[in-house]
Amino acid sequence: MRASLIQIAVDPDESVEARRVRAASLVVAQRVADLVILPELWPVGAFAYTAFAAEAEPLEGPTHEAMAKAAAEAGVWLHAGSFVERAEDGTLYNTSLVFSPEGERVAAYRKIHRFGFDQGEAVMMGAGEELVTVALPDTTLGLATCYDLRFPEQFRGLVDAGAETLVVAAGWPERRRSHWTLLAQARAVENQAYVLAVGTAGTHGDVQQAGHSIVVDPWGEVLGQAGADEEVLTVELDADKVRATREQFPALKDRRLGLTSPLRGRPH
Ligand SMILES: NC(=O)CCC(=O)C(=O)O
Repeated sequence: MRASLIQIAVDPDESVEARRVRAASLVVAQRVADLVILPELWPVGAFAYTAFAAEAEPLEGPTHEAMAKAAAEAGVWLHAGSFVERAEDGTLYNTSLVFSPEGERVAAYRKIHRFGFDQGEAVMMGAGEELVTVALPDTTLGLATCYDLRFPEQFRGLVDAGAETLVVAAGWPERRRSHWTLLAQARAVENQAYVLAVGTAGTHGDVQQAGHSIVVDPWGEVLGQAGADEEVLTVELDADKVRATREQFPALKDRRLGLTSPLRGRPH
């Protein structure tokens, strides 16, 4: 299975509409891939908080339309990254979309862990409540978005739901690039799964982006890593490698679930 990660540059001097057209043509150019992935909030920029409300779209808005068309034109499975969704009740979400090679939407994932602590996304957006997996012909994807990468329990939940390929759409800052690489490898090793993590290039909301999209195999080996600028990273994945790794080194079977805390029940 060939996967292409589109590390698109997100800069404020390009309009959202112009970037949408450009993203669609980058997807269409990946006809030789089976799976194409875009990063987090590429229409507006993950750190462009002040533009979130103005650029919010309904689920089936312009980004949905452009990406459905691009997936069908390229004939690829498309993880279209995320966009700012305005739900019917007015709540904003950081929502990722996945399309089939026929251009049908097969999944929508609302980011579970919102970034920003007491500002930005954390206060402006609602939190997703559902783990999302997507069964492809060769593998099952588990979906995550950026800050989710720091929460191993989400990934373990995805693996328990059948995920073999963990996709992380991100807008990760250069300042914490070392965490990005380390966490992507950790999620791959502990879950014995592929990790396909795609970030943005450029600078938005005054935050320089790390780029350095990365693909890690189920043994923790880095199969490819992009540089800092706009780039398409293409890698070959072998879906059998996940099953083989889990059989040959069956650490996932040694989990000890349901242990009680030694402090539980003690008077305090
Ligand atoms: N958009 C994000 O979720 C950023 C996450 C981040 O910067 C970090 O976890 O560090």
